[in-house]
Amino acid sequence: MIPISGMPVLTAAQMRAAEDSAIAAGTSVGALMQRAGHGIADAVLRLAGPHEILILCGPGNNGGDGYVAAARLLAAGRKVRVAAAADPRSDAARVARNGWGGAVEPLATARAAPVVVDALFGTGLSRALDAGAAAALARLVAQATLSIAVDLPSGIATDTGALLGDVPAVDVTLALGAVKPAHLLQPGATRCGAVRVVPIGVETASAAHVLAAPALATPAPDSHKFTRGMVAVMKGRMAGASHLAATAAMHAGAGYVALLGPTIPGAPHALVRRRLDDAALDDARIGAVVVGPGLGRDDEARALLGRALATAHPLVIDGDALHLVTPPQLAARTAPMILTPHAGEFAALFGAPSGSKLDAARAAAQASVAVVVFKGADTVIAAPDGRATLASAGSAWLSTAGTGDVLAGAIAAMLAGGRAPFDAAGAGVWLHAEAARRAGPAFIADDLAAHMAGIFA
Ligand SMILES: NC(=O)C1=CN([C@@H]2O[C@H](COP(=O)(O)OP(=O)(O)OC[C@H]3O[C@@H](n4cnc5c(N)ncnc54)[C@H](O)[C@@H]3O)[C@@H](O)[C@H]2O)[C@@H](O)CC1
Ligand SMILES: Nc1ncnc2c1ncn2[C@@H]1O[C@H](COP(=O)(O)OP(=O)(O)O)[C@@H](O)[C@H]1O
Ligand SMILES: [K+]
Repeated sequence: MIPISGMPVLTAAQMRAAEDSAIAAGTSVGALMQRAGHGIADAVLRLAGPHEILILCGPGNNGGDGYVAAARLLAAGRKVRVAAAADPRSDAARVARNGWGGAVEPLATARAAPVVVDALFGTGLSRALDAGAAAALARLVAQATLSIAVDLPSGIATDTGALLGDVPAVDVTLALGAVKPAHLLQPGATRCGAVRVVPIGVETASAAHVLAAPALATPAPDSHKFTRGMVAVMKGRMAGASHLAATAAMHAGAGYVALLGPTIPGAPHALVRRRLDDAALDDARIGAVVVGPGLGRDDEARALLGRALATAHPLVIDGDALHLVTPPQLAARTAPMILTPHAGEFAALFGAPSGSKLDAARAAAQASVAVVVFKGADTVIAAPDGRATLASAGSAWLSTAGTGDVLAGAIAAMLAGGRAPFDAAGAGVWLHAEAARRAGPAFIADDLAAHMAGIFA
């Protein structure tokens, strides 16, 4: 059982291709199923304690994995029962079923057990479970004290995280060979519980990965404020939003943060207030400009955005600015850009997303030739070259006004600090999520910046 941080993320087709390569190289489907089943059994042995285990087996290879696991758990001396609604349909699953050899209870009337293992459907699921199977699964998961899904909770679309019907949430999901998008994308992700990978000895390369903790640099002995990175925040109509972004940039490690626009009281004294005169953006030391938080959407806002776009500075474009630009306008710029839309801003800029959130973020990054941070409970970061990272579920307390402004500032600090845009976006998202985790319950956006500072310790 391996934690998922930094692991490759594969779609169902990519996983099948990876398995096919392993099979072409001489490993049989049966051998892969043995590895999967043994890996699951070993994980269940560690998680389940001495309690009775009920394994629900479907007709495909997911069910096959379940039969292999059942046989192994029985051999290990555990009390284990198996339930199924249909006979195995694949050769490998048939062999696995014969290897179990014990009784198979009808799924609909299966007696509950303290530990339930859902091996009904995995990446081959093509439609919702039939009503009887769905009801039995819901009943048995509800009555168990520990529920474990094999590869995916049955009823979730592997590539999108969509629920094909009612899917009960399990405690643990054992992803076989690699993480799949549904382990991270909502609403599927919330049904998975804690996700761990069970290796099956298959080579799994992907351009998509789970977001991992970045290496956070502390200042070098010879650092000065400008080597640590200068961030300029364009102040808009709602001053609070730009202040949040600026404060976050400071606590995320930027050496110099300037707020460009009319000064207002409040905010830290270390924040440099500058008038937005003709020369304000000419400073070659600026490593990143934040434009959009609290900008407004009127002509004045449009003019401010135009000034930012006209510079050769790297930009973090957030909030209202995402309503005022078009993808071709962005694609025409050559300096790096990071866009940080939530779902509403994403739709305004790129139209309604099609396919999975991962597909949508990638298409948007290509169209705008910018790094796109598609925010939400399942944040996806995509680069124009197809690389992507998916954040695992973070603190839902982030769903409060102003946290997006904080994120924009944190990303700008990472960008000004010298990271490449895709890495800067990932580091900012991670720092933001970790700050929220440390902040605990019911924090407000203002609290996050100080928690970011603590992470560098
Ligand atoms: N392909 C491989 O080499 C390996 C696959 N493994 C396992 O195999 C799984 C994928 O196996 P499969 O492709 O057989 O897929 P599944 O086991 O997910 O199920 C597919 C079967 O169920 C049927 N089906 C799909 N949706 C249904 C529904 N709603 N109601 C009733 N029947 C439905 C399909 O027609 C097919 O017969 C993975 O998730 C993983 O658990 C592992 O054994 C490791 C090796
Ligand atoms: N339920 C949630 N779980 C985890 N993170 C969330 C959740 N809801 C929102 N977030 C995060 O909080 C931030 C909200 O940003 P945004 O919607 O732009 O807010 P605002 O415009 O008020 O600053 C984003 O980073 C988003 O990913
Ligand atoms: K399953």
